Order: sequence, then structure tokens, then C-alpha cells
Amino acid sequence: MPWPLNTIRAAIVVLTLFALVFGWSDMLRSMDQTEAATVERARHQARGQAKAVGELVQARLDSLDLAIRSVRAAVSDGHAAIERQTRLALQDMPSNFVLQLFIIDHDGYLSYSSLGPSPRNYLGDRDYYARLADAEDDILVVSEPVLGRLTQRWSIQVARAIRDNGVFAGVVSIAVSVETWAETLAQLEPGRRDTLTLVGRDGELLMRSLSGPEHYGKQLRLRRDFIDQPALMEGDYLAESFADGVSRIFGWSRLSSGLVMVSGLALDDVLAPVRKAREQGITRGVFLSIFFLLAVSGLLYALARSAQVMRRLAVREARTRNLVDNMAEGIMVVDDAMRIVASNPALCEISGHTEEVLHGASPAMLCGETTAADDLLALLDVEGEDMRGGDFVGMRPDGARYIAHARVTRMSSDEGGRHKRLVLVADVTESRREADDIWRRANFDMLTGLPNRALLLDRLERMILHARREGSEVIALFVDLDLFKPINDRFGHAFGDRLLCQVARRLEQLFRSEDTVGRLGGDEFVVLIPASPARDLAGQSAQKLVDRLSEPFEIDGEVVSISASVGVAFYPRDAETPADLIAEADAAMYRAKHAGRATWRA
Ligand SMILES: Nc1nc2c(ncn2[C@@H]2O[C@H](COP(=O)(O)OP(=O)(O)OP(=O)(O)O)[C@@H](O)[C@H]2O)c(=O)[nH]1
Repeated sequence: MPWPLNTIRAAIVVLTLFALVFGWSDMLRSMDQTEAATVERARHQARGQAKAVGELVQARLDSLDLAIRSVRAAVSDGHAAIERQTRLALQDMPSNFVLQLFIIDHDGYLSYSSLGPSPRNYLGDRDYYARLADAEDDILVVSEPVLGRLTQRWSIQVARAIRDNGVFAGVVSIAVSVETWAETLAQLEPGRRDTLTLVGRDGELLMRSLSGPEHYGKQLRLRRDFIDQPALMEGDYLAESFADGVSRIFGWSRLSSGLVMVSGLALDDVLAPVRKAREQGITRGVFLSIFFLLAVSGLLYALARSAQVMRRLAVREARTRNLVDNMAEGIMVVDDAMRIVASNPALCEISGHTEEVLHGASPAMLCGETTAADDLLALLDVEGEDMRGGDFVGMRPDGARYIAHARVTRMSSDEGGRHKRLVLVADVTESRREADDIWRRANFDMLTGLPNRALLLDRLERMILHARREGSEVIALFVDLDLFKPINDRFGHAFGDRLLCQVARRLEQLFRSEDTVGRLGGDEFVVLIPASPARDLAGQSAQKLVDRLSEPFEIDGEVVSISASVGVAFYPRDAETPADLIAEADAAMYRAKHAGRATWRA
């Protein structure tokens, strides 16, 4: 059983929603996965970058340390040796990078500067100086950025302590330009909003490629692995940058000097291609979804329309079926192989067969008799015609006959070019009988059964037309019984009727089938004889007639004798028209009466 339409529509709606929800969630999930993978790749990239740049920074620090150590070794040799060694140590360093090399004595006063003699300047308050003074080991200290009192430029001090027999004797320090160093780092950055940050051992910001001095020396507020876990050498994290509020993916690497290089990749830039692809994907998805929904809506609409059409068709079919079932006229559809393929209750009633019996049977079944069946089958053979009609005699299973009128219509051909026939069958038994009766009443004399005046005149007209064509003649014999009234009077009217019938039979026996014997009314009869030539035959016939009617009649045990007077007229000699010819014969009959009756006159 096919699914109800509503179920199909509900299934389509559910499947559509499922497809949309599944499609969208799958697409968004795969987008999320792509985003996560991109972030993961960026983490690796940031780490790698922190490591590579960190190595460069460390190399720089190593060369600065080398310079510091070489100058420190010359301190005990006096001012000239310091100056010579300083020149030597700084000769390969760019002047905008190394701002100056200077020495602070054990009292905290500047005792030497590569920039030349300078006023007595106390620098013992600097953090790095205090740290070196307190340190037990020979360590390299990298200071926070400080604003030079003389130079008014931001610098980082890279310094080592001078020891004289193990006693703190001052500091050799190189001031490097934060600006220049940050610029150098900026050139290594891959993106406009990416950052490279150098962080001190205690988490203080030494330099940052993107920002100015306002952040120098600031302690990074947040807890970071590279601060909390000194043993960890590298790592990554995602955070909002404290300096500019930009979210970044950070990778960090600890340098051998203990400083930490942090490389930050702006999250928005990292994800820009992914987000663009996501936007495009969503736009495409929206269009596809709209298109899909439109297509499904179209399908649902088409289904609704077809359901409507089917309902209308069903109603129409039911109406047609109702009409066909309630029609008084029998209907059958006969296929190309002369089988009944459909019938209605009226046909069952007319034919006396059930629908089951009729179905698949030959229409000949309606007739029962071979000749009648042949007539019907011939009637159904409508090849070349679209419509025809005719009567056939049907026979019911109980043997009862009926007259049916069939109207056969050739239906339009099917795919195979075969035609079916639609046959409307009406039981016309009654109407045919009535029509026959009317016809007989109109054309025959009810007493004798002979043709009456109307039919006589009609037959005479035909005979005259034929004679005119053939050049032959027509004889009209007008017969009037002699003295019939006395018989009526004596034996009664009914007796007279029976006598008239016997006269009619005798007249019929006297003449051939092509002749016509008719009764005009009363005791008057007419005989019409087509003849060529007519003259002798007329006389013989008239005489024969007079003789035969003179013979006695026996009616109800009574023997009676009468005679007849006969008038003869010829076409074309005596008259041209049927009425004139009869009138001429009538006139001749009167002449026979006047001649004494029981004779004939022409
Ligand atoms: N029984 C009977 N009589 C009829 C019928 N039609 C007419 N008649 C009678 O037939 C008679 C005909 O008479 P007529 O032909 O005039 O006269 P007739 O007595 O035959 O005399 P003639 O014709 O002069 O020899 C009338 O008495 C009619 O009433 C009929 O159908 N049946």
C-alpha cells in the first residue's frame, strides 16, 4: 500500500530539517577543527620563532659579555689600557646599538665612559649596580631599561662586577639602545601586529618590538610558566597582551643567560584566513540552504497540487462512475480483441448476465444465437468509422429475446495504436413493437390484414415510376362486391366481416407476390398488377377474379354466394397518377355494375 501523502510530506519536512541541522553542525564542527588546528600550528610557529630570535639575542649578549670581560681584564692596567681595550672591543659593534661602555667605581661614581670625560656622576643607585655588589658569583646582569641621565636615551645595561682580590671594586657596563635593539627585533617579526618581547630573569619587560618605553621595566602582571617554573625551557600560551589588549598566541624560549624571548602572533591575524573561509562557507551554506529550502518547498507544493488534482480526479471519477452506474442505458467497453472489458449495472439488467460473467467475454454472449451475434459483431466493427448505430436481437440466459439498439463509438487509440469501442445499449423492444404497430395500423387494413388505401397508393406510385422507366404498364382492378349489404343485414355484421376476410384470402391466392391486393374500405378491394403488355393479362385477371368470387363461401356452417363487379384501368393509357388511375378503375367498376354485376369492364 502506498504511503499516505501526509506521511510523505512529513517525512520530507523531517528529512529536510535533519539534513539542514546535520549539514550545518558538521560544517561548523569542521570549521572549529580547522580553527583549532590553525591555532595549534601558530603555537608551534611562535615557539620556533621565540627560539630562533632568542638565539640571536643570546649571541648578541655573548658578544657584549665578551667585550665587558676584555675591558674588565684591562682595568688593573690603568686608564690608557682601558681605553685601548674599549675601542678594540666595540669596534665591530654598531654605534646606534652600543651607546657607551662605562665603568662605575666601588663608590658608585662613574669612573670611565667610552663617550669621553664626563662630570662626576653617581650611578651607585642603579638596581644592577646593587645586584652586582651583592652577588657572590661572577654573573652577567642585564638591567631593566633606564633613561640615561646624560644621553636621555633608553638603554639596557649589560654589566659584570670588577673584583679586586675577591672584593667588589666596581662595575663594567655596556649600555645598549633599547630602541635600536627593538627595531632589529621588529624586522624579524612576521606580521604587523606580532610582537617579540625580551623578558628579564624576574619577569620584568626588557624590550618589546611593538611598543615604546612606557612599558619598559614593567613587571608582567600575569602568572607565566617561564616565571613560575624556572626549569622549563620553552612553552606557549594564549593571552590578551597587557600592552595593547590584543589577543595573541605566545611562544617562549629561555635563553642560556636566563632571559626569556617571547614571540607573540596576533590571534586575529592568525585566524583571519580561517575566519574568511568560515564566512565564505557560511555564506555558501546560507545560499545552499535557501536553495535547498526553495527546492523542498517546490516539491511540497507540487505534491500538494498533485494531491489536489488526484482528489478532483477521484471526485470526477466517482461522479462519472455514479453516472455510469445509474444510467438506464447499458454501457460496455469492448477492446481490440472483441472482449468486454467494462460494463455497468444497466447492461447487466438488459442482458441478464452479471458483471463477472460479462467481463472478458465476447459481446456475442449478449445474443446467444449465431446470426444475431454475427449482426452485433459486424455492428461493433467500426474500423474507419467513428460512430455507428443499429439494432440487434439479444437473448437472455432464460431464453427471453429483446431488441436492443447499440450506439458504437470508436475511442481514441491507446499507446499501441489499438482502439476500444464504447457501446451504449438500449432495450428498445417495447418502442420497436409500438412503432411496428403504428406502422401496421397506418398501412394495413385491420380486418383483412391487406394493405389499406395509403399503402395501396404508395405501392401504385412505385409501380408507376418503375413502369415509366421501363416503358411497361400497370393494371388497376377495382373490385366491389355485389349486394353485400343484404348479407350484412341477413347474417349480421360479424358474418359480413368474416366474408370480407375470406374474399381477401381468395384474392391473395389469385395473384402473384409482386402484385398487390388491398382493401380500400367497405366491400371495395383493389388489385395492382405490374405488366407488359397488360391488355390480355388484365382481361384474364378480371375474369378469373369475377369467376373465383362467384364461387360459394362457407362461413359458420352457412354457405353463401356473392359476386363482384370489377373495373379495369391501365397506366399510362387511362391515367398518369395513382389517384386518377384508381378513380378510372372505380368508374369502370360502375360500368360493370350497370352492365348487370358479376362482370368486369375496362
Ligand atoms: N360486415 C361489414 N360490412 C361493411 C363493412 N364496411 C361496409 N360494410 C357494409 O357493406 C355494404 C356495402 O354496400 P354497397 O356497396 O353500397 O351496396 P351493395 O349492397 O354491395 O350493393 P351494390 O354495391 O350496389 O351491389 C354496406 O351496407 C356497408 O354497411 C365492414 O367492414 N364489414
